[in-house]
Amino acid sequence: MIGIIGGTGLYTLAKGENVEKKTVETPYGISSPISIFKLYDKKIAFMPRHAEDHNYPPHKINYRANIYALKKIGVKQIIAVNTVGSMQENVKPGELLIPNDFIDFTKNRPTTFYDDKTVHIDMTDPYCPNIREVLINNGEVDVIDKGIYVCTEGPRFETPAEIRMFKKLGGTVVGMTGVPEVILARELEMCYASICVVSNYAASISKKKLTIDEVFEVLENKKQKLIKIIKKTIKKLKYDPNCKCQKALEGAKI
Ligand SMILES: CSC[C@H]1O[C@H](OP(=O)(O)O)[C@H](O)[C@@H]1O
Ligand code: HPA
Repeated sequence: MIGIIGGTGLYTLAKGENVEKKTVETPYGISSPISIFKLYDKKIAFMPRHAEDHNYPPHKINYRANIYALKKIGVKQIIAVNTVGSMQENVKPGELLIPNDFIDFTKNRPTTFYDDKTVHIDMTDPYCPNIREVLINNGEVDVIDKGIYVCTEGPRFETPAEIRMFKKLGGTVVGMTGVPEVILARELEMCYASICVVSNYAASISKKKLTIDEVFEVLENKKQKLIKIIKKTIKKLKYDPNCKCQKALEGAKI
C-alpha cells in the first residue's frame, strides 16, 4: 500500500462511496484521519497530517501515531507533501522541490520510536532514492531535483537571523513538519520521500510581512499540478522489498 501524507491546503485526495475512512489507535494515541481507496489498481492511504480542518498545528501533530498507523495498516511507501518557504532566490514560490537531505531544528518533539532499546538508524540517504527518482522523472511535472529542508519547531515563522543562519548551513527551504516524519518512517522501515511546495520566500528574503493567506493562495493555485505529480508517481512507483529503507534496522540495533 502507498501512503500519501497531505500538508497545508491538501486535506483530501478522493471522495465517494469507494473511500473507506478511519482513524487508527496506536500505542502513541490516535492517528490523523486516513482515507483508503484504489488508484491504478493500487491501494492508497491518504492522511492529512494536520487533520481535515487543519486542527493540529505543526508542533502538536502526533507524528508517531501517524507513522505507526500507516505502518499498521500495511503502508510500505510514503509520499509526503510539505509546504515550505524558500531561502534561495532561484527557488521560487509555486515551484516543487524534491529534497535529498534535511537539517533538524525542532526542539520539542519525540523523534524516535526507540526509547526502551538502543537503535541508531542510518540517515546517509534520508529520503528514499527510489521514490525520489520516480518523483523527479514523473514525465509531466517539472521539479527541482534536490535541496536541503530545514525543519523548525514553529508555529511562528522564522526571524531574519535564523534564515541567515539556515542559509549559511546550506538550507534551501524551511518548513515545520518534515521532521520527525522522515525519521520515524525510516525507523519503521518504510520508504519515504517528500514533495515540497514552495509557497513563499522565507522571512526577510521576502521584504513583506509573511501571511498564511499567501501560503494558502499558492497552494490553491498549484493544487492541480501537485495532484498530477502524486498520481503520476503512484502510477509509476514499484515496490522494491530490497530497497535499503525496507531494511533500515539491519545493523542499527544494539
Ligand atoms: C500555513 S503556513 C505554515 C505551515 O505550513 C507547512 O505545513 P505542511 O508542511 O504540513 O504543509 C508548515 O510546516 C507549517 O505547518
Ligand atoms: O516560510 C516558511 N517557514 C516555515 N514554514 C513554512 N511553511 C510554508 N512557508 C513557510
